[in-house]
This record gives sequence, C-alpha cells and structure tokens, in this order.
Amino acid sequence: MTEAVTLNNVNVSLDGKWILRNLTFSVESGEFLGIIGPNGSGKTTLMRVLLRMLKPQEGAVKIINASALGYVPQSRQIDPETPLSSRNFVGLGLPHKFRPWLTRHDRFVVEEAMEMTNSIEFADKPIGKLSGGQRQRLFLAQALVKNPQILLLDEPTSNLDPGAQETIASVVDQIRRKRGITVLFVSHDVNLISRYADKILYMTQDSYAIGAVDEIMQSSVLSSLYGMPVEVMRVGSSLLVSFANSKETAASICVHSMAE
Ligand SMILES: Nc1ncnc2c1ncn2[C@@H]1O[C@H](COP(=O)(O)OP(=O)(O)OP(=O)(O)O)[C@@H](O)[C@H]1O
Repeated sequence: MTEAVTLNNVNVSLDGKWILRNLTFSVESGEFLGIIGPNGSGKTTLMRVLLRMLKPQEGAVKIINASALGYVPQSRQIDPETPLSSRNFVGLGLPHKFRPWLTRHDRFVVEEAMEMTNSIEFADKPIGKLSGGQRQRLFLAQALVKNPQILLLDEPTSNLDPGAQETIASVVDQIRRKRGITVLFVSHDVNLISRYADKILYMTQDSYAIGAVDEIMQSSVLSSLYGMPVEVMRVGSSLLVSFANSKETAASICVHSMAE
C-alpha cells in the first residue's frame, strides 16, 4: 500500500502555545481516517498543516500529491439572495477561473460531481435557497471537480440534522470507494464516523491515539488520553462515553458527540 499522507514528529505552536506535539501517523492511499476530539484539541490546526496554510515549527509532512488535495469546510450560512445557481457554484471549483463558456469537458466534470453527490435535483436552484445538507453536498461536489486524490473535510456535518449528517458521510464513503480517494474527515460524532472510518485519530489537548475504532474506543485508551477516568460503553450499535469526574452527574453519561 502507498502512504498518501505521512506526518513525522510534527510540532505546531500558536501564540507560544503548543497545539500539536510529536504528531506521527500515516494514512494509506484509499483509506478513510476519522479525526475526533474535544474542542480545541487541534483538529483544524492539523487540517491547516495539511493544506500548507501553516508550517510546523518541527517535523515533516509528506503528501503524495499536494496539488491533488480537495477541501470541504464546515457548514456555513449563505446569503439567501446570492444569485448563483448550484451548478455554477460547483463550477467555481474547476481548476481554472470560472467562465460562462465552460468547455464540454468542464460541463461533464461538473455534472459528474453533482451526480456523485446526489445534487442534480437542485442543480438549477439558487444556492441561497438550499438546506444546510444540500449546501454541504455542493461544497463536496465543488471539491470533487478538482479530481482530488485526498479529501480533507473539517466538520462538514456540524449544524446538520442527523439524516443529513449520515447522507454526507455515506456519500463521501461511496466516492472514496469509487475513485480510490483518501479521506481525512473531522467530526465530533464518534458514532457517525465509526460507521465509515477504517481508522480513528483521537486527539486531546495533550495527546493522541490512532488505530482501528475498536482499538481506540476503549476505556483504558480514552482514560489515558484525557488523563482522567473515562468509561466507554457499547449500547446497541452506539458508543457511549462517560466522564467519571464530571461535576454534572446528569451530563456525565452522554453520547460522545453531545459531550463536546
Ligand atoms: N491562529 C491562532 N492563533 C492562536 N491560537 C490559535 C489559533 N488558531 C487556533 N488556536 C488555538 O489552538 C487550539 C486548537 O484549535 P483548533 O481550532 O485547531 O481546535 P479544534 O480541535 O479544531 O477545535 P473545535 O473542535 O472547537 O473546532 C485552540 O486552543 C485554539 O484557541
């Protein structure tokens, strides 16, 4: 297997504070890596390092083909009056500047990306009139028209309802299987990500662990990551994470995504 992304002893400090310490891991080509962890643990900082927006003070980052990175941001509001159709919005992702006279190949690439993300049905609708989930599928389609080998997604499902979250994650997974794309997907929802990820990178402020979902989602691993007793339970098909030292008993047992 080829390694698509390799980090070796990466250290990043921002404003005099170490955000990433000795981060070492690799992602194989075609693999789906879920990245989870509490607020402020450095997930977005890691994305910025991979996107070359941030240079680590120490360590090496190797990306199989840095020009073939696709990026999907967090869900955000768009002015409802934005006079841009969904199809033209996706076209903005083409490697050259958007022109009204797209070539036949450009149009094919845009249609294909919209089909892969189930966006054809609203192709002619203005982007301001879409739901959050539909909009995120367009951001995904916009990233796909660049024909990426590696797809970075930074909480693309935040603020979406559970059905829309599942759709995004499952569409991403279908695309990576079809195109052999490597996926690095940041999420707060361990249950969502566990259904699709081959491996999980679990980050906390001070440490991290990487491995298969079942290896990482263990009481012993999370207790050592958080530096306090943490219990991981499986209830049906869901993972529940409980922080034993939590001051609020009522909130101490909850689905991990809600604990953040
Ligand atoms: N430009 C910056 N300058 C200084 N500190 C920063 C900067 N960007 C982020 N930080 C700090 O770095 C830490 C990690 O932030 P980051 O956004 O990477 O975390 P995160 O895991 O993505 O969090 P969240 O889940 O809330 O999005 C935080 O303490 C944050 O305040």
